[in-house]
Amino acid sequence: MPRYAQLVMGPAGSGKSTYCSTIVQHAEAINRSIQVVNLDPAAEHFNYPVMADIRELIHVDDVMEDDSLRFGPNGGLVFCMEYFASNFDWLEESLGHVEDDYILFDCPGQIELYTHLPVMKQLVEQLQQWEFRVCGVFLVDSQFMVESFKFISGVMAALSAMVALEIPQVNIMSKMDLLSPKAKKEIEKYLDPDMYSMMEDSAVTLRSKKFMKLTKAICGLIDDYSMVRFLPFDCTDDEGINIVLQHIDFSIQYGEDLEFKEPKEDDEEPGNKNFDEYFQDRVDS
Ligand SMILES: Nc1nc2c(ncn2[C@@H]2O[C@H](COP(=O)(O)OP(=O)(O)OP(=O)(O)O)[C@@H](O)[C@H]2O)c(=O)[nH]1
Ligand SMILES: [Mg+2]
Repeated sequence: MPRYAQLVMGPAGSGKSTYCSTIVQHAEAINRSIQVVNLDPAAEHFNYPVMADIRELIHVDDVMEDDSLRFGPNGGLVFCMEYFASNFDWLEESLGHVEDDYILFDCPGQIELYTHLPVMKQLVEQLQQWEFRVCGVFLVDSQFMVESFKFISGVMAALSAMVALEIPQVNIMSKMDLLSPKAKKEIEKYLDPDMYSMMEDSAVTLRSKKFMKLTKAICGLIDDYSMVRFLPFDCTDDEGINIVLQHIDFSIQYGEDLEFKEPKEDDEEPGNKNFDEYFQDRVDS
């Protein structure tokens, strides 16, 4: 029997730990068991019970205080994650061998972990060897996505993780509850983006014409292959949380042995209808 994992990734402060605790609470309410592993060696606050905590293996303060290493916070984090990668037996022992387990891995916010460092890929391969089906969940703060050029950067960050990890990935726009109704309306176009028209927008904001060609090429590529979409995540909206969870479950075929239901959509592309429904709900209410 397979086991299931979500790698919860995203830039610093994007809401990864809050996402994990929201999902755990939601799971409890619907009688599902989902557990969390903290993989952030510098974590200070999170409010979920941990199944395992990397700080028991190594803490970033220990590395920074070590006179022979003398790392700063970012170098210290990289050191900790490399140490973790060479001690996966610690994780194996902490996880045990429970079939059908469903585990969220709350990852650190340093973006280099998802772009060029090998540790996350090594973790994915190790989890797959332990029969986990792994889904990447990439969070981007919705408040930083309301302008075209910021959005394009967010898309590129999500894309880096997709390219580096080669696993199914669900991209999430977090903290939707913080947006004003006007901003929510505005952000609708970014959830299911038309990159070509976005490129026209960014033409206005980009001062230099020098980068126009590059931006155009990137937007065109992303649009032509429908590579990146975002699901809205509002931690106060149970129905929305459920839809996000359904999409992730579907990507790792969670519960295929049970009677599995596809995400609500039947005849439309999964992404689009979800966005439409989300905003339709808000217009109705
Ligand atoms: N209102 C609201 N606040 C949120 C939400 N998600 C996160 N926050 C707040 O944003 C801040 C950062 O959230 P975290 O969940 O710690 O973010 P993180 O990605 O785990 O941060 P790092 O681990 O430091 O990279 C906290 O003050 C949270 O309370 C959300 O959905 N709604
Ligand atoms: Mg965190």
